[in-house]
Amino acid sequence: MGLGRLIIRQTHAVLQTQVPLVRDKAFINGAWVAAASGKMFDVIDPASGKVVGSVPDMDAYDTAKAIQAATDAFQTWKNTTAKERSEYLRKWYDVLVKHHEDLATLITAEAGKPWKEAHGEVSYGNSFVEWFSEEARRTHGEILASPTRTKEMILIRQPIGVAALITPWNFPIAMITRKAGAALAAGCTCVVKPAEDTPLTALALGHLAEEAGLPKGVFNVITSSRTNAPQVGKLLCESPLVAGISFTGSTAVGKLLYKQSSSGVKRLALELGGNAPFIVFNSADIDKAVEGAVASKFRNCGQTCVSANRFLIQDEIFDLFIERICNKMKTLAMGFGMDHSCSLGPLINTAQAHKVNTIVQDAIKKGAKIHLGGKPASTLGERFYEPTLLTNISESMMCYNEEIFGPVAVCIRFKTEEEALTIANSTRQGLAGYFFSNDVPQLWRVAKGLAVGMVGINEGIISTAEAAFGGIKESGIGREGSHHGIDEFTYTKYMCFGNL
Ligand SMILES: NC(=O)c1ccc[n+]([C@@H]2O[C@H](COP(=O)([O-])OP(=O)(O)OC[C@H]3O[C@@H](n4cnc5c(N)ncnc54)[C@H](O)[C@@H]3O)[C@@H](O)[C@H]2O)c1
Ligand SMILES: O=CCCC(=O)O
Repeated sequence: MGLGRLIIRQTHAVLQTQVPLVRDKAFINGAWVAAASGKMFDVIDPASGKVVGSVPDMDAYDTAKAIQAATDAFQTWKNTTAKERSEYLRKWYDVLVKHHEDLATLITAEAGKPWKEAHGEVSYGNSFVEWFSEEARRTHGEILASPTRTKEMILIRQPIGVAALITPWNFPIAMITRKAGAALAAGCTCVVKPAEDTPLTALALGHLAEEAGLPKGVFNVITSSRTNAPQVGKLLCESPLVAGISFTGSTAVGKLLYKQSSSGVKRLALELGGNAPFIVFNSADIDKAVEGAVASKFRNCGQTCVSANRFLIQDEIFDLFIERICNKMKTLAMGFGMDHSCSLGPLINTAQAHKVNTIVQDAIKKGAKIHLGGKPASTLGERFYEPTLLTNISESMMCYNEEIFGPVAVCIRFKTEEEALTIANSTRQGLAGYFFSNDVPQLWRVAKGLAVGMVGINEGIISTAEAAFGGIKESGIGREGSHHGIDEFTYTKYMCFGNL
C-alpha cells in the first residue's frame, strides 16, 4: 500500500527564519575560542540540507585545554555551598526560560525537529536544570549507628571532580542538561562534547551559562567532527584529570568508552541504545493503546532511545489494532519543522536515512507485509522517510533485532502473556518497555517480568526530570534525572571518629 492520506507539508519557512544564539566558537574557560588547528566543520539543517552554521573542529590538543580549565575551576567550585550551586543553577534556568523560543528555533534548525516538539524539548531540557537546582540542596550524608561507644561514624558525599559529558544529537538540549545539571549540583565541573550534528544548541547553552554568571571553567563546550571525535573521546577517557565519563549514544561507542576508561578505573555512566517492546493485551483499551503507541514510536520521528521498537499485539485484537494505528499514522503531518502544523520531521542525516531504509527493505525481502509507507519520502528531501507500518515479522529480520531509530512500526502477533514476555526480553538491550492491559494482576506480573530499566504501564511517554532514567543489560549503567542522578557525580566518603 502507498502513502494513503498521509499529510505532507513542504515549506521553506525554516530557511527564512532568523536562527538566533548561533555561535561559531567553542566555549573554554569562559572564553569563545577557535580550534588551535583553525579547522571548522559545517552544521546542516537535515530538512533542507542547507548549512546553518560552522563550528570549530577540535582535537585532543583543544580537549586538553578544556580539561585543564575544568580542573582549575573545580578547585573553587567544589568548595561552593550547596545553596550557592543551587542559586547558580536557578539563574541558568531562568535565562534558559527567557530564551525558550530561540532555543527551540535552533533545535529545529539543526535537528529538524517539528516546532512543537522542539518547544517540548526545551521545556524538558530546562526542567533538568530547575530540578537539579532544587536537588543540589539535598545531597545529604548519613550518621551511622556506631557499634562502638568510643567511635562515631558518618558518610559524606563529595563531588568526583571533572566530568566529561559526551552527548547525542536526538535531544540536543535535554541530553546535556540532564547530565550537566546533576554534575554541577554535585560540585563537579564539566567538559561537554556534543554530537557533531547538533553542536549549535550546546554552544547556545554555554552562551546562556555565561549570561547566567556561571564562573569561568565550570561549564566548557568543545565541538568536533566525527573524524576527531575518537581522539577527543580517548583523551577524555584516559586523562587522569577527568574523574568520570557520562555518555549517551550508541551501544558500540559506549562499549569503546567503557574499555578506554578502564585504565584509570574511571566513574562511568552509560545511556545506550534500546529495543523497546510495546505490548498490547486483549484487555487493553485499544484507542488509548494506539494513542500511546503513536506517541512513543513517532517522538522525534522515531529517533528516541525509548521509542517503541517492536509492537507485540495479542491475537484477538491484532487486526483491529493494525487498522486503528494505520488510520492514526495517516494523520501524521510530515514536513519542515518551522511549519507549526508539522508533526514529523526528517531523519538526522543521510546515513540514518539509509540505515532506516535498509532495515525496511530487509524486512520486505524476508516477507514482511507493508500496510503504510515503506520507502523514502523523496519529494520532501533525501532525509525524509514515510511513516511505515509492517506486519508478518520474523526473528531473522533486522527490524526485530536492531534499534530502528526511524518512523517504522513493526507489529508482531502473540498468543499468551508468557510468549509476549519471551519475545520482549529476547534482546541484549533493556532500556524501556511498555504495555497496555486492564487486567490488574497482569499489570504487576508483566511490569516485573520485563527485563528493562523503565516501564510504561498504559502509558507511552514516561520521560520526566523526576524519574530515574536508565537501562539494564547492554542499554547502560547508571541513572539520570530523579534524586539518583546526582549519585553518578558524587563519591560517598566514610569518616570514622575514634578515641571519643
Ligand atoms: N539511553 C539513552 O538515554 C539514549 C539517549 C539518546 C540516544 N541514545 C542512543 O544513541 C544512539 C544514536 O545516537 P548517535 O548516533 O549520536 O550515537 P553515537 O554513539 O554515534 O554518538 C554519540 C556521541 O558520541 C560521540 N562519539 C562517536 N564516536 C566516538 C568515539 N570514538 N569516542 C568518543 N565519542 C564518540 C559522537 O560524536 C556523539 O557526540 C542510539 O543508539 C540511541 O538509542 C541513547
Ligand atoms: O533518546 C533518549 C532520551 C529521550 C528521553 O529522555 O526521553
